[in-house]
This record gives sequence, C-alpha cells and structure tokens, in this order.
Amino acid sequence: MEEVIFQRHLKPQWFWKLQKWLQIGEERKMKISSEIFDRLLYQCIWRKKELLNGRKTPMDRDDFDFLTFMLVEDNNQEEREMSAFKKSEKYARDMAFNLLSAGSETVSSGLTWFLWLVATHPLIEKSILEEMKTNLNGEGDGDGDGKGRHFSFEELSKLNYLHAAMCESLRLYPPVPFEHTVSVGSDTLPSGHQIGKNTRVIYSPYSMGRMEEIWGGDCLEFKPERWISNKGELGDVSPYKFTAFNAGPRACIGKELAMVEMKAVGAAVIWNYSLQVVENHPILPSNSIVLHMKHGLKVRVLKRSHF
Ligand code: HEM
Repeated sequence: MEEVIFQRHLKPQWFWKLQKWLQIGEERKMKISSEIFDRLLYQCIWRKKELLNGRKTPMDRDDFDFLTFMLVEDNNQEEREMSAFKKSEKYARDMAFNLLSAGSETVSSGLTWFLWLVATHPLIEKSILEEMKTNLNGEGDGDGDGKGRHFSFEELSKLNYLHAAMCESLRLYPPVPFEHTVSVGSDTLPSGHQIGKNTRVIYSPYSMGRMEEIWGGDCLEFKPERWISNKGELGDVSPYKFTAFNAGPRACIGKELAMVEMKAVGAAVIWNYSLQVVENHPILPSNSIVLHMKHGLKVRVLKRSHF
C-alpha cells in the first residue's frame, strides 16, 4: 500500500485515477491489499463483538481496549447521539485502519534511526545513560524475570535529555519525509511565492530539518543540546519549525502517544543493551512515504549490566 501511495505522488492525478477505475497496474495491487487488510480488521471486529455480546460479568479495566471503545454502548448522554454511527463496523474499521496505518511504521522508522544515531554517537549514549541513572527509581537489570528493566510513564517524563535526543533524531530523519497539501484559494506562501486555487504544494520536513537558515550552521550534526535551555529545560519549538508531526489543524493527533512509545522502547533498549552497528552495512533512506532504512539496521546486541 505504501508503495502505491508513493507512486500516487509521482504520477499525474488523472493517470492513477484512470488506473484505479480500470483496476490495472499499481491501483489493482492497492485494491487487493485493501481487501486483505479489511478481512483482517473485520475478523478482529467480529471476534470482539462476539466476546462483548456473550459477556455476563461487568468488564474489567484491563479488558477495555480500542475496539471495545469503538463498539460498546455509550453511557454518556452527550455521546449517545454519536452511538449509532460509532457502533457501525465500518466506523470501527476506518478508525482502526487510520491509527494502524498512521501509527505503526512511523514509530518503528523513527526508532530505527534513533537507535542507529545513538549507537554511532557514544558520548550522547553516555549522557542518556547518565540521565537515567540520576533520575530513575533504583538501578538494576530488571525485576529478575530476565526481560530487563522497563520504565514507567512518570520515570520517562523526567528524562529531558532522552526527549531532546528523540526530537533531534526526528528532525534529521522525520518518518514522514515529505507531504503535500492543496490550496482552497489563492494565497501567498511564507517564501513569498504566489499560488492559485487548487494548487498542490509539496513540502519536505526532511529538507527543512537540514536547512541552515532554520537550524543554523550545525544543522547536519546530531546535537540533542539544541533542544535544551541553559537551565536544563526543554525549549518550546514551534511545529512550523520542527515539522516532523506537521502543524496546524491537520497536525498529527498521535504525537504525544508516539513520543511516549518511542521513549519507552528507546529507553528500555539503551538501558538493557549496547548496540554495535555492523561495519560496512549501508545505511540509506528509502524512497518512500515513510522514511525506512533502505537495507535495515544490522547490529550486534550485547547485554548491558548496571551492577
Ligand atoms: C514518530 C511517529 C509519528 C510521526 C512522525 C507522525 C507524523 C504525522 C504527520 C506528518 C501527519 C500529517 C500528515 C499529513 O497531513 O499529510 C500525521 C497525521 C496523523 N497521525 Fe501521525 N505521526 C506519528 C505517529 C502517530 C501515531 C502513534 C498515531 C496514532 C496512533 C498517529 C495518528 C495520526 C493520524 C490519525 C493522523 C491524521 C490526522 C488528520 O488528518 O487530522 N500518528 N502524523
């Protein structure tokens, strides 16, 4: 699907729409992939409905998940009007599709670049580990179950340097490297360019993250310090400058969730393991709507001990 969406950015709209209508070429692949994805999603929805219908006891907090939220009757008066629509299988499918497609590859791509940058910048890795040691409740290799140490939401929220390193990695390697939007009326862009109605404007967070005019002479360096004030606090950076999550009314609704997910996984990996990047393995971005590492990241994983 990702490949076909990428192709839609390159081909004239009339061309891929004709392909879609005739069900040929890339657009046929899109139809087949969508059907496979839909089958999977509807199976999950039906299974969840069966479970919910057969339920005799009140629901535990732990059993309450995204699909339950989309399918159960609302107790809340205000939301009841939405209920008929909300309970439709199509609505649950669309929401699940949206969140899965927007929130999985983006996070995994962001984490891959982050772990590579940390593994190739030992001083930054050391600073991340030192911040963890200073701020976390008790050290150790975990809770003795062999799964390593994990970090709570409260613990993660104290790690400003880790947060800064994550933003810095997203600046240099934004998972959504380019985006397009269409003007509803004629306008003047911040660059001074005049555009007419219905003009497609493509912009690139990847390029903007590497522009000297925006980030200064050291724009190509991986430097988490640029996100932290002299007092050690995280600075407020405008989303119109740091565009990895887009800005304005259509900005990413999963930004906070994405940052927590990435910090939770990043912190656990860095604390429990040392990653050694395999020499001579090519590290290149892919040509895609999500900035994958073209050949993946090859590392040797060594267990880290803090005792
Ligand atoms: C590092 C991870 C992520 C990045 C870099 C990212 C980036 C973006 C960007 C740039 C957009 C705007 C797309 C456009 O206008 O063309 C967007 C939209 C969106 N994102 Fe994310 N995203 C991430 C993670 C997530 C997660 C975890 C979720 C939810 C589980 C999510 C849900 C969405 C949704 C639903 C939209 C559409 C919002 C709308 O159109 O109103 N994203 N994201």
